[in-house]
Amino acid sequence: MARILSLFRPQPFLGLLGRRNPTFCNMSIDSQARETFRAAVEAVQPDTVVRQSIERNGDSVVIDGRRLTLSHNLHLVGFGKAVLGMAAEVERILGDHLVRGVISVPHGIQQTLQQHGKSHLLLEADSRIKVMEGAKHNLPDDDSLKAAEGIKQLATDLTEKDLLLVLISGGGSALLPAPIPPISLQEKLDVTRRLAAAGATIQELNTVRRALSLLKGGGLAHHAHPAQVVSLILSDVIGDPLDLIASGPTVTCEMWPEEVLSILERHKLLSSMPASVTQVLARQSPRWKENDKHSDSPGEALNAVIGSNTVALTCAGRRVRELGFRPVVLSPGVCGNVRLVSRLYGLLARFACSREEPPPEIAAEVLRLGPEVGVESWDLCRTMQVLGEGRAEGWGATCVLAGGEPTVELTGKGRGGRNQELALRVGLELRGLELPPQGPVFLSGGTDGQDGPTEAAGAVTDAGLYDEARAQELDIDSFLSNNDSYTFFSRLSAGERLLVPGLTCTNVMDVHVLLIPAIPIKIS
Ligand SMILES: Nc1ncnc2c1ncn2[C@@H]1O[C@H](COP(=O)(O)OP(=O)(O)OP(=O)(O)O)[C@@H](O)[C@H]1O
Ligand SMILES: O=C(O)[C@H](O)CO
Repeated sequence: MARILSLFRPQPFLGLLGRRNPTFCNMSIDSQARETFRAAVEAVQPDTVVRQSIERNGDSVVIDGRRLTLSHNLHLVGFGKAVLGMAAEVERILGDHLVRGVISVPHGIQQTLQQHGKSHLLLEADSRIKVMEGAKHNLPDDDSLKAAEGIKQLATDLTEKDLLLVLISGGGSALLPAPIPPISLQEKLDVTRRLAAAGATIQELNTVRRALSLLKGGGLAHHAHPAQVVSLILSDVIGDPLDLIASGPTVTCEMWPEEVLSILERHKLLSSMPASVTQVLARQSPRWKENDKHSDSPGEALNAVIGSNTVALTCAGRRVRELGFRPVVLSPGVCGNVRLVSRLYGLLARFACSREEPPPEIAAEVLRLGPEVGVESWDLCRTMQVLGEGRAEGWGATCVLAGGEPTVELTGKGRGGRNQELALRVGLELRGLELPPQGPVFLSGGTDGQDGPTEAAGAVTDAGLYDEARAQELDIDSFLSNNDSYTFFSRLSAGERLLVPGLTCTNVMDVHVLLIPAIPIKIS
């Protein structure tokens, strides 16, 4: 530990030389945090990620390094919250080779996009792609069941001459329900709901969904065999695991009924499973062996992640550098309880802002806490090294960027979301850390533009939050204990700390931005 800590020992102050001015663009530091978030979201727009991943050259196309030949043999399916915009872009680039397509997208999305002036993410009136809306409130329903049936049929009809392009984004699991008979849609929905209510992780949830579905866990690729299958994936899961994003419909994976049973057991649901579920789990053969055309083929696919939290953070880093900050990406995989996550950001801010050498206890606590919230020791060391240089070597302003999906323990009945609650808690952690002209600023925002059941995506806070709330007679502790962060931020200073980007049409989880201004120099 002593060796690790010595890495962060500040060097002698270098004075003003080499310092950058983070306010050169006349933006407040709060606006700079918002601009950084905007750049993160912009980088993962559905049309942008598709455009960047498809290289068309005459009648051939290169995707993820693989060259494919087009001869009016292109078919398209898709499912997920960002898929409409992805499909619109594919049709613009490859439409002349497109035979037909079916996509399953959230209920009401076309009208919403129209109302928000996002018609570039809509299909043309004469599109060859059929749009099917469903899964109200992100839950599988009869409409998404019909869409899944249409997608399965399209895949099943393909031959070895065809190329199937599959567009996948978050929310895809609910938009592609195909329960294995005799499981009914209602039974599958109940299992999913009960698991989610019991606090199952997305890994657990989608492992169970895969085992009960005809199309998840490689089932779609199997149905499309012998056609070539290429999937373009916008990831909303930490670490971008192909088999879990939308439950991996084009990723063949081994199914272990024991694993599924142990998940159900862990959440005390095994004894109340319907007979149909236990019957399906008891079968020895692969799920799709019965009643279908290619009973022994698993189906191969090229799976390419074309947008992710990492992409968003990288582009945010570019933008923040233009704004005069030195960026450092902490991690795209921050998870765990928001209390611990807020403590970590508070410690990093203290570490960066300390005018003298920070006490070694800070780095020690950072290294202890980080792994508990999904951040590797190496990333913590690297980040502290950059922050140490910012403080001691005259680099000036620094920006810590991170992303992921922390969790909130819901104990109250208020309105809020994990981003607003995190920002509120970080605001408390930053108390007392004011630096002229303005102290560190923290922003947390959901890239889908929606944080829990609220109109906001997140919030922006700083060291002045506590005093500001007190002056307006708002008791932060009671808002926190009631999970009422949205009400708090709406009432505080007429809601000016809320982050409200509106509909963003994408989702790569959350983005965290910690802006540390240049530390006033010590004249020795
Ligand atoms: N009052 C609240 N305060 C804090 N967090 C809340 C509150 N109500 C719900 N949440 C959290 O909000 C999350 C659900 O919100 P949201 O719909 O933004 O989730 P999501 O995981 O981003 O979904 P998706 O990936 O499908 O968009 C859950 O993690 C839940 O714990
Ligand atoms: O659809 C899903 O399964 C989740 O959004 C994770 O990708």
